[in-house]
Amino acid sequence: MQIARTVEEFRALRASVPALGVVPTMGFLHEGHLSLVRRAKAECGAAAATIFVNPTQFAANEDFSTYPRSLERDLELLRAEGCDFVFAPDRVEAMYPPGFDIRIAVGGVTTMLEGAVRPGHFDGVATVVAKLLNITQPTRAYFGQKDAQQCVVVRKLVRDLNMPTEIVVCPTVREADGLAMSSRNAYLAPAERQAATILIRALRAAEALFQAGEREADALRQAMRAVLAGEPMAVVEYVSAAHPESLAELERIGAAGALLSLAARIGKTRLIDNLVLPPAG
Ligand SMILES: Nc1ncnc2c1ncn2[C@@H]1O[C@H](COP(=O)(O)OP(=O)(O)OP(=O)(O)O)[C@@H](O)[C@H]1O
Ligand SMILES: CC(C)(CO)[C@@H](O)C(=O)[O-]
Ligand code: BAL
Repeated sequence: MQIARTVEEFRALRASVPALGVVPTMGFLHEGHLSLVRRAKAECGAAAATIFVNPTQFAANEDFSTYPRSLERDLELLRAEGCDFVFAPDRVEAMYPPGFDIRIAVGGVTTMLEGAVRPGHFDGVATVVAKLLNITQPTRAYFGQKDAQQCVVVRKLVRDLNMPTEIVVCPTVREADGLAMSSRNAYLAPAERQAATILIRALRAAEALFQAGEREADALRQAMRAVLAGEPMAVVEYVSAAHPESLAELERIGAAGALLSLAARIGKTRLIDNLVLPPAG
C-alpha cells in the first residue's frame, strides 16, 4: 500500500492504474468504511481511501478539534484490506492553500434535515468532495447509505458538474444490536451506547408500520417519535419521512418509496441513521 501526503504524490500513484475505486473518509476507520474499500477493490481492481478531517464541514460549535483521529491504525486496517493507495494530506493547507476561495453550494437538497441543523455543512462537504474527486480521479467513488443526504448531495454534485466518476452508495453496516457504525460512536459512554440503539429501534418501528400497509407519512413520523420518547437520554433533532431524491417531506408514501431518517443527541454525541422504504413493485 502506498501513501501519498500531497496532491502531487497521489497523482503519480493514480497514473499507475487504469481504473480506481475511491473511498473518501475522515478516518478513525471501522467496518463500515472497510466494507466500502472491499467493494471498491472488487469492482475496480485498485482501491484508494482518502483520510482527511475536513474543517470546512464543521460549524464553529461542532467537534472538529476533538474528532477522533488514528492514522497509524487506519493505515494498518487499510493494508489488511488490500487497499492500494491512501491520500492522507499532511496538513490542512495541502487541501486549502492560502488564497483558496471557492465554496460549492449544491442547492435545494441541502436545505433540510442535516442541512437545516448544520448550516453550511453541505457546502463544506460538496467543496471537499469535488476536490477529492478531482485529485483522485476515480472511476467509481463509494459512499455509505448511513449519510443518506450526503449521498444525494454528492450524486447531484457529480451530475450537475459533469464529473466523470460513478457514485456508488453502499449499505449501512451495523453493530449486532443494530446501531449504525460511526466514528462518533467512540464518544459514547457505556450507558449512552446502550441508549443509542433507540435510533434504529425507532426506524424499524416505522418500517414495520409501512410493511403492515400504513402509507400516511405522519403516522410513520409519529411512530418514530413515540419510540424515541421512550429513551430519556435521547434528545431528538428531527424525524423525517421524505422523498428519496428530493428529500421533501411526504404526506403519503407513494410509488417512489421513502427515506426514513432521524437525528438525535445522546448526551453530547450527535447520531444520525436512516432506512429506505423501497419503491413500489
Ligand atoms: N456504518 C456505515 N456503513 C457504511 N458506510 C459508512 C458507515 N459509516 C460511515 N460510512 C461511510 O463512510 C464514509 C466516510 O464516513 P466518515 O469518515 O464520516 O465516517 P462516519 O463513521 O460516518 O463518521 P461520523 O461519526 O463522522 O458520522 C462515508 O461515505 C460514510 O457514509
Ligand atoms: C465525504 C467526506 C469524507 C467529506 O469530508 C465526509 O463527509 C465523510 O466522511 O462522510
Ligand atoms: N459522516 C459525515 C461527516 C460529518 O458528520 O461531518
